[in-house]
Amino acid sequence: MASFIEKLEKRAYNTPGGLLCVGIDPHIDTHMHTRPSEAQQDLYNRCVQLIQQTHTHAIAYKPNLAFFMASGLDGLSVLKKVCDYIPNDIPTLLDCKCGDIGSSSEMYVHSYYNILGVDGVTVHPYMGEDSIKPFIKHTNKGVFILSKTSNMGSNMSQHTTHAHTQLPLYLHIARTYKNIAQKAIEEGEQLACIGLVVGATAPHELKNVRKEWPNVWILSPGLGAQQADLYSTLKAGLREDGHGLILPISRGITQHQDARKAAEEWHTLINNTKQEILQETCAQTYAI
Ligand SMILES: O=c1ccn([C@@H]2O[C@H](COP(=O)(O)O)[C@@H](O)[C@H]2O)c(=O)[nH]1
Repeated sequence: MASFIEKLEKRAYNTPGGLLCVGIDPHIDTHMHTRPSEAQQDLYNRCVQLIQQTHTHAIAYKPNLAFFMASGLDGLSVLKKVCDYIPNDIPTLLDCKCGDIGSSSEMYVHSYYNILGVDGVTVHPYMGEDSIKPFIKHTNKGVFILSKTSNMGSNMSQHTTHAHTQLPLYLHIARTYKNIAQKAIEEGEQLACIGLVVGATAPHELKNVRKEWPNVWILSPGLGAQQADLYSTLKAGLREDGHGLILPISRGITQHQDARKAAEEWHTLINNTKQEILQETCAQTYAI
């Protein structure tokens, strides 16, 4: 079976534009009292419809665990069915932001990798390397570590200066995991594809992270409902080869009247903006 990175690269390189990730965040009315079986079917139908309407343009799907847990045990069973429904050649990245002491992380690994069968996860770095090791030792998976999140409050913790490196924490995290990935390559050790989460709402930090780790895959949420600027995101985060970014959009697609049209519009906008930036870069190179 293809690994996370094999699936991602194939999708990203073969889809024109190749950056759009569709977020599967089914907003439910938690006060609505429908019969559980109906609610479960409704949740499933909504997700399936979204996948049917967007799969041509998606390089990955990103379901967020919270939106399924909000429907209790039924929601978790829908999540499993939705993960199974996602076409096998499109990687599924579960947004669960987990990480715990090693033995507990192993249980998350089992739940997400073996039971749900997702290709990748998001993890938080605050409990240190040993909390992330259980996730990254699975070589066929993708593990996206929170570096700089898209919310306003991220400034409070993620910009504090690290005592040893004197770097802002988000950059210290990027450097730490770059070193881990590079050391593994040098020592011939196989690891998962390690990526970073850097919000599209933070182009300055995105640029710094890209400079720090030129070839890393970055998951960059914030376009659409969070109003990040697409041009600044691409300018700051694209790799030299025009790839390396995964742009998840949830509400910007699902809250549109027509999800198919919204995905198409985002896809075109992303593709056009990317071409514009690549041409600018090319012109600058030849002008030197
Ligand atoms: O820094 C982060 C990390 C994760 N997210 C998640 O991405 C989606 C964004 O949803 P939109 O509707 O496109 O705003 C959602 O699941 C967040 O929990 C993030 O926004 N920022």
